[in-house]
Amino acid sequence: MRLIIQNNYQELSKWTANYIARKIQLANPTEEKPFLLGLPTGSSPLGVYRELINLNQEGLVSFKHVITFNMDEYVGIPKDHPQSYHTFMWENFLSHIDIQPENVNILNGNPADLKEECARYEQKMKDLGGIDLFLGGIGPDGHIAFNEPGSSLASRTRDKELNYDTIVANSRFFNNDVNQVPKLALTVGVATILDAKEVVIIVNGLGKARALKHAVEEGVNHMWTISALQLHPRGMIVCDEHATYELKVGTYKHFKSIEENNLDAGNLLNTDLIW
Ligand SMILES: N[C@@H]1[C@@H](O)[C@H](O)[C@@H](COP(=O)(O)O)O[C@@H]1O
Repeated sequence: MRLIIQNNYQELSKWTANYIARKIQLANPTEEKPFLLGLPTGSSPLGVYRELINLNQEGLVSFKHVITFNMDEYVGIPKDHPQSYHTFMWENFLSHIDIQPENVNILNGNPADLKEECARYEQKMKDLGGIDLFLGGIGPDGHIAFNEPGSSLASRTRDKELNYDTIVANSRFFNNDVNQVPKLALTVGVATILDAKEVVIIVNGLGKARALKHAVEEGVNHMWTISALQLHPRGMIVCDEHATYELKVGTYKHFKSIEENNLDAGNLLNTDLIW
């Protein structure tokens, strides 16, 4: 696992956006061979989305042959609800880039059959050749997508009951009223994420410090589903200084020193960034 420690949220966002843009450039996607990008919602990726929008508008990266798959969606709120992940993605990212709308995939939170919708989604990723890079965030309890503590590390796209912690954390988007937060979501599974050729996870802020410790220093455990990243051959976490608060000094220094030459957030052409 790589752990890239950036000074602050702005640099973390810039580094991650540059990394993704560089991967897309290097893949040189075409209509026949598109680049498949997995995407998250939440506040953590907002900075990355802003930076990617800038890079796209400056002509440094194109999303014309990028196909996106979002991680999750709430069940039971309309697609155009202000807090649906559909709305979030179009408002914060997709409407501002040159992506072709038919290349956007987001789980339908109101299907006739939940299981069928999940199976269709999982199959479509496979049929298109698999996700090249899955970008993600984590919850304070270390959940990835909506794979709450205790989720099977072999899980696939499915419906998932949200736990109380997540409902409380997400109530900030629903007038701070836990009763308005949907209790069920559709989410890619841990194994779906691990199937991607590469996984990049953003972890920022003091509130995620415990989760980062479990992800990096503790064993693989279904109670901290992010820890499954340890099983991936190309798993990377990009964090800010605040999130490192619970790491051992030795862990911090180890990753800082091995990534020393790769921390220059400003240089999109720095191929050392690339795995
Ligand atoms: N399903 C999403 C996750 O994909 C996201 O990582 C998490 C953290 O959100 P934030 O980045 O706002 O802390 O929120 C939700 O639970």
